[in-house]
Amino acid sequence: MTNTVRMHQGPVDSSKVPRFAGPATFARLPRLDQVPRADVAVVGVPFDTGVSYRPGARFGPAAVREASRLLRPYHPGLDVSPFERVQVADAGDIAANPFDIGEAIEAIEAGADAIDARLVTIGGDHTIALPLLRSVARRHGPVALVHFDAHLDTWDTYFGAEYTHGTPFRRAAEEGLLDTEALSHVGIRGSLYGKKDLEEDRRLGFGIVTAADVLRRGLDEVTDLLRQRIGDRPVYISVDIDVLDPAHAPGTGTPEAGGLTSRELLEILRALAGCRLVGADVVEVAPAYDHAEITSIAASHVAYDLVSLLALNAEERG
Ligand SMILES: N=C(N)NCCCC(=O)O
Ligand SMILES: [Zn+2]
Ligand SMILES: [Zn+2]
Repeated sequence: MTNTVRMHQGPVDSSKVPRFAGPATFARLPRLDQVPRADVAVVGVPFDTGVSYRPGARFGPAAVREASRLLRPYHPGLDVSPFERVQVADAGDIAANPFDIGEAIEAIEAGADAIDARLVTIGGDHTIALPLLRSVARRHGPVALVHFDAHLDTWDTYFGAEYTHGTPFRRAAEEGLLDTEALSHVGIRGSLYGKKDLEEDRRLGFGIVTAADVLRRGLDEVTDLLRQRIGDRPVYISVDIDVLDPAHAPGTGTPEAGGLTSRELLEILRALAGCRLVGADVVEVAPAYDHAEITSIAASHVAYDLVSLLALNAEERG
């Protein structure tokens, strides 16, 4: 279903209503309850009870929406006007219990299931990727994964807890939500607990493109490799904003030196155009540590690229 006939309700026109006026929805788009239906929805998950270090990602969705006021409707890098091509709407926030991680995970899964659209989710800490992947796998079966992060997030437990922001992809692999032939981490760097972290990660099926690989091998080689690994499988993209260097994303809970630039991240995302993207998230934006909205601006642009990639794929939806 392409949308050559149907008109879609786009963002508020920033030449008629100043972009700094009114309450913030993502990119000034209509709310989901203001449109008959949507192809793509942006949803917030203000939850950070799964963090191992600095808290604050619960304020990520609001900060990313604020920073998204400046987004314009045409994406020149992908040559698409995503909000004309498909109906995109802001689905608000999923209410996740901040005092009970298990209950929060259930609410996030149910909240994602309840939205009949491809989702770009704004976190929230990385714990939320697990229930989001459960929801995606229910619709599409086990998915390929491109996981942008400084961290593996395939650790087993913290303080004996299984559901944390350092463990979502181990749990997802154990639950059979992932296609083990097509799993990539991008941007990995920094200290580990031991060499076995890498061995266990490899055993789960992941291939790693380190931050150093992006520099040394270059964007074209890296994106070729990622595309090859994805093939024509349905793919989920999870972007932990700490994949960026702290210079490009200081507002996050577990920052690591030596990361990607926002230009590199956006270029890699754009090179994934044409892949069968079925859902995505941007997580770990913690505005209390941010400066001049550096991190939330980067995250809003990442989310815009993910929405645009989904819009390019729209004809695949029934
Ligand atoms: N998912 C993020 N951002 N960080 C995981 C770090 C886990 C640790 O403290 O070792
Ligand atoms: Zn991380
Ligand atoms: Zn992470």
